[in-house]
Amino acid sequence: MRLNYYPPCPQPENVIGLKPHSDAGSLTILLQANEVDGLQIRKDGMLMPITPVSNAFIINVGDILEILTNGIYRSIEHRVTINSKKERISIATFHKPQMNKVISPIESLVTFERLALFRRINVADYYKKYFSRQLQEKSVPNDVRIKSNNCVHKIL
Ligand SMILES: O=C(O)CCC(=O)C(=O)O
Ligand SMILES: [Fe+2]
Repeated sequence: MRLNYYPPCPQPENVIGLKPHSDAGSLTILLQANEVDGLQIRKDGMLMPITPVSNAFIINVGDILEILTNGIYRSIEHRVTINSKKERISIATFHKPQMNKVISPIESLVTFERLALFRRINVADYYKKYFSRQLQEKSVPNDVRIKSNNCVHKIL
């Protein structure tokens, strides 16, 4: 679980609360706790604001769910901007497999029509790769994603 605190800044255009990223885990349950704007997602290439709704959680698909579903569920790129007057608080709960497990696309979702997009990887190694990079757009580490011309019909 992570508690995010974003202090106000009189020049919000010069700062960023949280750089664009997708969450590493399978699902994130997010509460925009004090209902201040700032969260944006990238949809069809455009950044769009997610206006807080009272007593509602946001459910984010993370990179591990994208891997497990062989890309059928796509993780979502998002970022947080800063408000000029109001502080912002959010609470994110990250759900993920245990560190000693291995993840790969679910076998029944790998077919000749839908080749494997991701390699098999140990969860601990996956997180090591994730955290050894800067937050950047969609986050599935490159060497977990299989290059499109090398896609396979069996999980590696
Ligand atoms: O503060 C937010 O609304 C989003 C937080 C977030 O993306 C994260 O903690 O990964
Ligand atoms: Fe996030």
